[in-house]
Amino acid sequence: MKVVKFGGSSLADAAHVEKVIHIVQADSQRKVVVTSAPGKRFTGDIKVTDLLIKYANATLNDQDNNYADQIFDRYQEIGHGFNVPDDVLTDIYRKLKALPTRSYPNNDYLMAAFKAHGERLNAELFAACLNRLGTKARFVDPSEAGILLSDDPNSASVLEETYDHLQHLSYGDEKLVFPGFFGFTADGNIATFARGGSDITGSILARGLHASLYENFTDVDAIFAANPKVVKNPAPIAKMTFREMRELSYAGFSVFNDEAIIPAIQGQVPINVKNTNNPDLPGTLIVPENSFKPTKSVTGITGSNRFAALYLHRYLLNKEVGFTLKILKILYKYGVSYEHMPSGIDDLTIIFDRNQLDNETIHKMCADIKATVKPDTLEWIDDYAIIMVVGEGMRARVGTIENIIRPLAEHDIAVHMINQGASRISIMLGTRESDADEAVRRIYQHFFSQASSQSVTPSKNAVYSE
Ligand SMILES: Nc1ncnc2c1ncn2[C@@H]1O[C@H](COP(=O)(O)OP(=O)(O)O)[C@@H](O)[C@H]1O
Ligand SMILES: N[C@@H](CC(=O)OP(=O)(O)O)C(=O)O
Repeated sequence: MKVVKFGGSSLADAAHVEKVIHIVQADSQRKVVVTSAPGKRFTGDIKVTDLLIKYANATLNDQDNNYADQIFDRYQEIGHGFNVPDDVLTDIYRKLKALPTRSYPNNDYLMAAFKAHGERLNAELFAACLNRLGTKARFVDPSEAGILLSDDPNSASVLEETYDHLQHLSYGDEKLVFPGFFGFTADGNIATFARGGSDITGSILARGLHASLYENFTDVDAIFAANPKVVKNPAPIAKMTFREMRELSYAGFSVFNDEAIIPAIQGQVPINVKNTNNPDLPGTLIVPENSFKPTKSVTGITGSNRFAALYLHRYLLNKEVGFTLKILKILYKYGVSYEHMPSGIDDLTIIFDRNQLDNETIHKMCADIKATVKPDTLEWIDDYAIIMVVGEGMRARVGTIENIIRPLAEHDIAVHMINQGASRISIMLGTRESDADEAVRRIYQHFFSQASSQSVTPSKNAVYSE
């Protein structure tokens, strides 16, 4: 059995939905379908999820608005394309209009419930479209399936009990259509994953239902070795490992949500990323490490601007017991997590996800750190990007770092930090934001051009052997 997820770009309008229906019908193994909310139809269009966020904010601010009608238009266009029964569309309209009248524990839960309806209504509609085209299908609400989430309304995590609940889900000859992106807390409130979280639902179902494959359909032919918006015609990746994907999606490969890989890893379910508009292409297969033999050192290169760094300098830092503990206690006090902490004998850099910090928190946190640990230098660096170069093949080769740094030095791109993880499959660099795209292009060119240095000879001195 396969779980198959379609992103918003694949369900943006009736023409796309028709392609999706053909894909679902083409393989009887495709039993469980996960839908996102309708996405952008063209550059500059607004995703239904973003319209729902506006609708929620207008509701919270008591503003008159016509968002329910705008959102309904999106579903209506799809529904009319398949002549779905009138009562299906009437029900969608009624549910959209009712959102502001329902009660929620607080504003965050209100926001989550509004957002979740993008996928919920789309799954209901998609099941109706499938039935209209002669394929028996049933909408399954996450509450029926027992998708239980933590009490973080807009960035929830799945609870382990979910997997026990999924054991009891029965399916016969009908397709099951699940809405992605949300589940329920133990108190019965709707909570969503972070943005892009429909991929997570697909992965949870793939693990919980013991799927043989998790197919993730999107709008590109494959996962490419670099973001196609940064590098022109990047090479497609035919096969990669779970952990390569996790590292790359964490730092910018937005084609697959970085948390979504985890349930698939836990269930050891391979993932196939494919194009809805070109379904016969093989796409990219993401597999466990033990079924992968690297043929080159670098699989992918990515950059992300969503970071900021705190640089601290004080002599003899290495001798002071508890220095880091004092800083971590301050981060804990402000409810802030950190991403990385590279250090030297007298220096420490703490790298944060900038999205979780507002200016006031940064100001207070830095003042607290200054007063507590009395550094010689404390510098908040907002202009900070992380470049990640990832490849299972790096472990067995020496010289990769030189090949990453040289093209940057040749093009005058300054590197502020270098960090290699213990797994030795990724190298992380810190640069200025304005240098990030160029750094990705230069490194890409070096490893993927015709005269590439991918063929660095495997080394006797490599820590692990291939
Ligand atoms: N390395 C990469 N390979 C392929 N696509 C990428 C990569 N990095 C970023 N992307 C972007 O991810 C997009 C697909 O993800 P997303 O828009 O979330 O799709 P969906 O709506 O199907 O969930 C692509 O259109 C592409 O612009
Ligand atoms: N619709 C949600 C969840 C999601 O995963 O969407 P998509 O599959 O279109 O990235 C969002 O926009 O964040």
